[in-house]
Amino acid sequence: MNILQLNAIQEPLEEVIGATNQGIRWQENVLDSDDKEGFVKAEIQSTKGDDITVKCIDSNQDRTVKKDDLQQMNPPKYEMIEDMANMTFLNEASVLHNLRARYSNSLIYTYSGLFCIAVNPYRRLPIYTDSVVAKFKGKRKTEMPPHLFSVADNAYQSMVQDRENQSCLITGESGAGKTENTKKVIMYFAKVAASLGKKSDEESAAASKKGSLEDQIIQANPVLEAYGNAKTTRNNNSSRFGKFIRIHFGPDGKIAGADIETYPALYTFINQGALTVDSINDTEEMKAMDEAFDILGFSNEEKKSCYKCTAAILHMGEMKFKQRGEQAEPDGTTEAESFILARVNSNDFIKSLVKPKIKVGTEVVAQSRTKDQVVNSISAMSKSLYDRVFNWLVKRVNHES
Ligand SMILES: Nc1ncnc2c1ncn2[C@@H]1O[C@H](COP(=O)(O)OP(=O)(O)OP(=O)(O)O)[C@@H](O)[C@H]1O
Repeated sequence: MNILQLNAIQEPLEEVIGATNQGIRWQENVLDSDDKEGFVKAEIQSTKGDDITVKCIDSNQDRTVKKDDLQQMNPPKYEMIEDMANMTFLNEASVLHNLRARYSNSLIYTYSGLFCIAVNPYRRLPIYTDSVVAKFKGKRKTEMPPHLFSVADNAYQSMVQDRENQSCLITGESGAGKTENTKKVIMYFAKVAASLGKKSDEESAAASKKGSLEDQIIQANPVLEAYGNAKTTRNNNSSRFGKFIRIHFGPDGKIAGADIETYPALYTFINQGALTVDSINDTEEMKAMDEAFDILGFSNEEKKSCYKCTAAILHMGEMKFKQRGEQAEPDGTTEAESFILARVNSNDFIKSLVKPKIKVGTEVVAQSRTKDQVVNSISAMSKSLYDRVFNWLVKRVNHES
């Protein structure tokens, strides 16, 4: 079973609604465009060539609009329809109206044929609990209201029955909820297809802090998010990498393992971004990540090395240099910790940055570097180190699960 989370760049929903404010309405009981509402209902009064006069139902105002600015409205029985592929008139206004009407009633999932559309609720809804999981288990799509669990369960049932690999593609704009929904799909499989677990595995897991296979699959997320996510203007916890998660099942339909492939992480020094984020408690997050490391079976030595590399990178971001003539020099505020943490001699490291030795023919000469060149070197080195830490984490997480 494959879960591919793509970080697609699309227009956010508000912008789509905004763009339609130019005047898209429905015919007959039409929705008229409106600055606040995007679409409002309007009734056709008269037609003159391409010009149509409509009465907006809520405001009781008449407006004359172009025929092309109107979109046909569905009969009332289609209000809050669960599968939009069944609409008589499948147009943009109807789709947005339906999604909004459902969203106002806390119904965040809606089908459109084979697709399941999720609108981010930005609050915790009680729709992912164990009892909800139990309700969806083994049920046909048409028996239950739209839900991600239904899509996951259908994929699972098809895999068990047809013995064929199945894939779920989770895509959307930044902040749409891809990461959250990916986690829910994994959680669903972890619950409905938990491995039976060999006794010896359970015993050895109990002896260390290492968790069960399902826990490890779930706990891979806090670790990868800690290193692969960052705050952006759109999302406080934005994944800076795409992921391809493969969950392996045994012949009995139970989870047998998982692995993850990631696409390049984007990275900027933390000191160039926001250091505190309202919705994030760093101490709690650090604790959760440390526990996840334990569940994944990382040794104390491995954890320590990982933290040391991270701290060294953070300190590198604090290093400052000044320019004297053509030559860069440390400006006295250079953080010694980065070298200590990375177990590198401080003087050698600074020298290799400001006056690196290069081979010219058979001779080795020291080359002067400007401040900008040194800053670029540090940036490149930190990115490369961070990338290696992240790739090591992914490899290590895969090794465990
Ligand atoms: N189903 C949901 N229930 C509750 N909150 C949600 C849900 N989906 C998303 N959110 C909230 O929205 C935030 C952004 O969602 P998420 O990180 O999943 O977006 P994303 O599509 O993965 O974004 P990016 O591409 O930037 O990584 C989450 O941190 C969470 O607060």
